[in-house]
Amino acid sequence: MGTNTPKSSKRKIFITGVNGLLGQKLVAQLAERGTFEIYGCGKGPCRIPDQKFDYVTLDITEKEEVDRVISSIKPDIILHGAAMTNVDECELNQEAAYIVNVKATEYLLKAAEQISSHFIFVSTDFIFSGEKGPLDENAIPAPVNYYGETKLEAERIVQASSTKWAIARTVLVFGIAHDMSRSNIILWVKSSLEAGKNIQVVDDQFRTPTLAEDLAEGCILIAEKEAEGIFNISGKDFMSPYEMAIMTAEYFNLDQSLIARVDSKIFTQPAKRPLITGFIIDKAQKELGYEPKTFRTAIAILSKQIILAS
Ligand SMILES: NC(=O)C1=CN([C@@H]2O[C@H](COP(=O)(O)OP(=O)(O)OC[C@H]3O[C@@H](n4cnc5c(N)ncnc54)[C@H](OP(=O)(O)O)[C@@H]3O)[C@@H](O)[C@H]2O)C=CC1
Ligand SMILES: Cc1cn([C@H]2C[C@H](O)[C@@H](COP(=O)(O)OP(=O)(O)O[C@H]3O[C@@H](C)C(=O)[C@@H](O)[C@H]3O)O2)c(=O)[nH]c1=O
Repeated sequence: MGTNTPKSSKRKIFITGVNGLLGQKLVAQLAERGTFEIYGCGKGPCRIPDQKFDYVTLDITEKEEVDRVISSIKPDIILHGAAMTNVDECELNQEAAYIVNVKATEYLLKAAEQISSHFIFVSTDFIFSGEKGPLDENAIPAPVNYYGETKLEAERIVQASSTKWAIARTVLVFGIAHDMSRSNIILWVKSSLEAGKNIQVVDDQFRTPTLAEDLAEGCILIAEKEAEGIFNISGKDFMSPYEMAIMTAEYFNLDQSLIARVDSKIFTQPAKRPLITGFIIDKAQKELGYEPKTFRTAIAILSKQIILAS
């Protein structure tokens, strides 16, 4: 077990999915700030070295286990980032996607209602159709893949809840963490070009790519300010994956001629992706004081972390 000692009168925060990209940033940044007593859970053993929080092995799809853990810890805040996040896997295994992304959210929320916790749910731009963007918090959702459908249904359950709730929506998160279960676009472009591989990158999708540390910061601001409602927490640069790939190649001085500019219609991924998303973050900037890095600064931060990790 990690240490929160000495036990204090600090409010308790319970993070789900701590072994994931966002989860690892959350527990690291929370430990740095010292605002809360930190508890975190994951399906299997903790995969984070120098753990500075209390870790609980918890499969959030087990309702009785969720009730037991939450009623014993009694967190003031539950920050729920755990999910099945492989979009194609969600399309192909919809039952698993529903159980993890919808039912587990319901179990955590019911447990939160029993102790009046503040419930903060991490959601996605993939609840939108991709017809236009960037979008503010009032945009009408219309998902085009099953992952998006599960996250939207989970949002609806949260919004109908009797306990205090907030939803942090984000877009195309990138960063580096220990033992990652999936890669992300910057690392994939960098490693492909370093290996001299030709890659095809779409220029007709648009996103506001988000550094994982910025997403964590936005979620922590919501927790610290006990904010309620929906907040767009993403990067501020509206760009295509092709532009992201070119900027990555320029920054790391890699061969841009290996990047083929393609239309997303040529892709045959199992799950459709919304074409144009990206978020307007004015509300989070104004109400939370949220201020993300530019994409270029984020790459520079990532570059330093890669060097430190090597
Ligand atoms: N990555 C992105 O581009 C975006 C992500 N989001 C949302 O942000 C959140 C965090 O995403 P990200 O950090 O990338 O996700 P990751 O896939 O990196 O982490 C998800 C975590 O959830 C855990 N988890 C999955 N199923 C269970 C379960 N049954 N019980 C306990 N834990 C479980 C996983 O555990 P394990 O590690 O053991 O598999 C993993 O640690 C998600 O809610 C996602 O929908 C939104 C928009 C963009
Ligand atoms: C694999 C690949 C991706 N891309 C582009 C398409 C896409 O915009 C971007 C990322 O593609 P991926 O399929 O890897 O990632 P994808 O599954 O689209 O990422 C999604 O993850 C879930 C969790 C979310 O919530 C979404 O916000 C989004 O970030 O890179 C290419 O251009 N060429 C490629 O060969």
